Amino acid sequence: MTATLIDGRAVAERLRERVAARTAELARHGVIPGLAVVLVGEDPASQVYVGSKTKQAAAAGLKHFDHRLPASTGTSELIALVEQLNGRADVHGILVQLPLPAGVDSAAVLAAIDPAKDVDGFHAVNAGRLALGQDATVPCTPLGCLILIREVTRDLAGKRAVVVGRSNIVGKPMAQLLLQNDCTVTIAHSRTRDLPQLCREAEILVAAIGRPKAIAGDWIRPGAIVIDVGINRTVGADGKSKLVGDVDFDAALSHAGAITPVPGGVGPMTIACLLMNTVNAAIRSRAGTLGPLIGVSQ
Ligand SMILES: Nc1nc(=O)c2c([nH]1)NC[C@@H]1CN(c3ccc(C(=O)N[C@@H](CCC(=O)O)C(=O)O)cc3)C=[N+]21
Repeated sequence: MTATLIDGRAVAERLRERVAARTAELARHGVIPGLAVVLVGEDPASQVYVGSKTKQAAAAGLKHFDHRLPASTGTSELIALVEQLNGRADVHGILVQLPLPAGVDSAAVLAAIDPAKDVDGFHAVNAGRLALGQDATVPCTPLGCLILIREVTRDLAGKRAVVVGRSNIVGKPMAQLLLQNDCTVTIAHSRTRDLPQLCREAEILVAAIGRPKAIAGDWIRPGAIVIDVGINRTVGADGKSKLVGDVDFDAALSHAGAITPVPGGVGPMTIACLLMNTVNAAIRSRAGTLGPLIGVSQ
């Protein structure tokens, strides 16, 4: 048996088309969703991601505002920029690219973002609303993972899900989303005892560890849906730089029912969900006058 590939690029493209269509409708009401992206320092991977975000935002008809600042920028300067962006009517979403340089108080910068403009869903207000089952902006990566899972099955109720990784940006919100969809959810992490055996129970396995090929093929329950959030840059046998996930993909193919590749899986969904969150923030900013939000289930 060989697993079905879940094509994140294709699913992301369809989501971006819905984002573009909704953006065109908003434009007819005089509202152009605007995304401000703040990038501090010269980290090459961050520059690539931010480049993709602004390019795709423009392609979908959104406005984007780039703020590229030197690595020496301090916490108070960043908070002042965030506050200025909070006050701008043409900015509906603010994204501060992580990680910030070592000396910066990242938590303080993220806390300064107006929760209504927090399109990453990292603010305590959004994390709290998600945990309470209230209307919240959901972090882009777990939201993208949920959409990919729903591409495989809409029948999530009662399924055993294991999320490996307990970060605030992926693991915890992913577990909340699966719980909201009636899965039986376990969050595993570096201190979990007998992780291989726990993973073997998972009908849905989400790997968000950040370690290349940490999940072996025989940890995967036959037929499981495997979502690989890891994006690890390694050097291949040919000496070239290569992206690999947290799952040993080749080994997993003969166990999983469906699996996301890296690249071309979760990564593109993260950016598409960022655009969706920005358009939804613009719709919410004119409470009730611009019609429905973009949902995950269309
Ligand atoms: N405030 C904040 N929000 C984020 O959402 C955020 C962040 N900071 N910091 C960094 C991580 C990482 N991230 C990715 C987005 C797209 C791809 C992506 O499109 N990946 C492509 C490949 C890209 C490549 O070739 O390098 C793929 O997987 O197919 C990957 C990673 C967003 N992040």
